[in-house]
Amino acid sequence: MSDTAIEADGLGRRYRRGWALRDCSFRLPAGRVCALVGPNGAGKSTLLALATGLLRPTEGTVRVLGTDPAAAREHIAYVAQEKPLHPQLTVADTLRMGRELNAARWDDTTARSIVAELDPRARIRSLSGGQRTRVALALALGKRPELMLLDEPMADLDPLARHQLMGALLGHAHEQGTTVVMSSHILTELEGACDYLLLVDGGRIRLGGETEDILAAHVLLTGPVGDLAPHTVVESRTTGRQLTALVRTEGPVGDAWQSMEPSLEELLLAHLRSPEAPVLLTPSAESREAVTTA
Ligand SMILES: Nc1ncnc2c1ncn2[C@@H]1O[C@H](COP(=O)(O)OP(=O)(O)OP(=O)(O)O)[C@@H](O)[C@H]1O
Repeated sequence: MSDTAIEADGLGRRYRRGWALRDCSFRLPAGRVCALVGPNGAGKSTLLALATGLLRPTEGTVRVLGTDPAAAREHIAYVAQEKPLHPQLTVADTLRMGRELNAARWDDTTARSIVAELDPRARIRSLSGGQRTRVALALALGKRPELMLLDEPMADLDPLARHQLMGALLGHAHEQGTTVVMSSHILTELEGACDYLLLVDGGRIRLGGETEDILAAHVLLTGPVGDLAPHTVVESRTTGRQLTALVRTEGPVGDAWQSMEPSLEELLLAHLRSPEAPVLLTPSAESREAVTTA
C-alpha cells in the first residue's frame, strides 16, 4: 500500500474558456481526512475529477495510491457534486448493484446502515436531494475504498443527517485507514473533522498540510499600528490606532502585541481575502517529484 494518497506535480487542466487548475504540486499522505476548500470556481471539482481519472490533465501529472488514477479506480470511491445514480432503480437495486460491482470487498452492513431510514423499494427518482446523498454515500462506503473523494457531500443534508453521516464517515475512515478528501464550503463543519487541509483559489494551491501545523504557523495579532517585520502579513486591518493582523510568524512576537491562535475559519477567510499572501505547504504536503526535480 502506498504511503501517498494523491501526488500532483505541475498539474493543470484547461477548458475552452481558460485554466480551471494550474501549476498544482502537492502531496496528500495516506490515511488523512483532508478538507478541500476554496471559493466557487476555484478548481476543487476539477482537482477531484482529475484524481479519479475521469478528467485528463492538460499538463503535469497526478498519481493516486502510487499509480495512475485509472489504474487505482477500483480502490477509489468518488461522490460527485450531482450524485449521479440510476433514477429508475430502487434503493435496494442500487445497493445490490454496488455489491455486484464490488463483490470482493463489499461492506453490506455499513451500506445498509447509511440508508436504513429509506424505503428500500423507493425509486431513486422519487428521493429528495438529501436522500440521494445517503444512497451515494452508502455506495461509496460499501466499496471499502482506500481513497474517498467527496465533492460537497453534505451540502443538501439537514443538520441532523449531516451530523450522523459525518460521524459514520469519520468512524469508517478511522477504522479502515481510508484517506478522505472532502470539499465543502461549511468551514465550521470541517474544523473538528479534518486533520489535513488543501486550500485552492484561482486554480492554484494556496495552503496545504496538517491543519494543526498550518494553524500553528499563524497568529492573530492585536496591538498598536506599527511595523510587523520580520513576520509575513497575510491580512491586516487598522481601526484608529489599533492594528489587527493575521501573520505567519518568523520568530518571537514582541510584548506590544496580544496574540491568539486563529480559528480555521479566520485563517481561511484571511487567505481568501488576500490572494497575494505567499503559498504555504508543510513538508508532508510537498510533492516529492517537485522536490527531487527542483
Ligand atoms: N466542463 C467544463 N467546461 C468548461 N469550464 C469548466 C468546466 N468545469 C469547470 N469549468 C470551469 O473551471 C473552473 C473551476 O471549476 P470547478 O467546478 O473545478 O470549481 P469548484 O471549486 O469546484 O467550484 P464550486 O465550489 O462552485 O463547486 C470554473 O471557472 C468553471 O467555470
